[in-house]
Amino acid sequence: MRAANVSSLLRQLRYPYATWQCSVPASPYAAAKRDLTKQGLASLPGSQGWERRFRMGTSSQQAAASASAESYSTAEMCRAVEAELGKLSTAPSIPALEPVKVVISGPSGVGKDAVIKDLQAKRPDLHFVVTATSRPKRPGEVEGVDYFFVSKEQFEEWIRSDELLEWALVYGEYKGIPKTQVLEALARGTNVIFRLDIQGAQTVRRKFPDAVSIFLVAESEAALVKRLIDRKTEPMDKMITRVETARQEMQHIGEFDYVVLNKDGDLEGAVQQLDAIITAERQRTHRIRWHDSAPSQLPSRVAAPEKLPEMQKC
Ligand SMILES: Nc1ncnc2c1ncn2[C@@H]1O[C@H](COP(=O)(O)OP(=O)(O)OP(=O)(O)O)[C@@H](O)[C@H]1O
Repeated sequence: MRAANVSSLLRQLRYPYATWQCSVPASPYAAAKRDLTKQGLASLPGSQGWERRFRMGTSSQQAAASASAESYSTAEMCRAVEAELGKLSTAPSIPALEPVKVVISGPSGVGKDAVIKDLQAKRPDLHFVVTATSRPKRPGEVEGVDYFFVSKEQFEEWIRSDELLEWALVYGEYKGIPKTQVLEALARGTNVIFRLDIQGAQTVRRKFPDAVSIFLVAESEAALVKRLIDRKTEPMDKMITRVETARQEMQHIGEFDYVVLNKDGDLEGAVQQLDAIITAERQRTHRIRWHDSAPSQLPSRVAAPEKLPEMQKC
């Protein structure tokens, strides 16, 4: 009986869903009082307080909300809303999100490996796509973690059997991405991060047009060269080639979605920027997998996609 009265009263006062959050539209005192009296609710606990507060100058919105909160439980209020609007859906507002594909590129020595290593420690939700390379292992590098170190013959066999998402011959050594790990990670719904040179980034963006591409830079060419020298991994002739290539690569910044500065001594700052970009990109509405919901559960303001997005085959 009481629930029916509550429902009826709330309907007359046109309370929206979040009445207890004080978002009730203004309602003139006289009309509200008349409604209460008509419903025989003027003497219900709470309605007196509501009236007193109204007279003391509290806005009708606050007073009505306060009266509701004092008199009726959340469950009762929900039932009132359902009586007006039909059953409230408990389906998740965001059914699932498409994984993000992040491409990190930038000149040799800028710090791609360094930022990705720290980013991985910060974000276990990222699958770092391990590149295969025919170059020799550097001190401290771990097979299957930093790279897959394979012979030139093995690499050429992969190229022949089309097992690579992209590959290139860089500074006389093969570099490329075995397809399987990427497709498996995406199928699991895991975000993936690629570390690629300009050419590789172009290929991956062509294959995954929704990939988010980030170009990493040092504060200057001089800072970049100093980093390369301090790394002590390249003889002088190879280093000069890398710096020449870096000059050409800098011409491609405009092809990328974001540019991040990896400032000397502030690796953490660059990692934080990357983290923020990935977090924001993950929440883009076009990543919502509406096809995981029944059409009746779609929010009314969002039209169901005419064609469901499909994972692009490589
Ligand atoms: N913010 C930074 N400040 C100082 N040194 C840095 C910074 N970021 C990276 N480094 C150092 O610079 C050197 C180059 O970094 P890293 O090897 O990660 O570059 P890379 O872009 O992966 O290079 P490559 O493409 O040649 O593999 C490393 O010795 C690394 O420790």
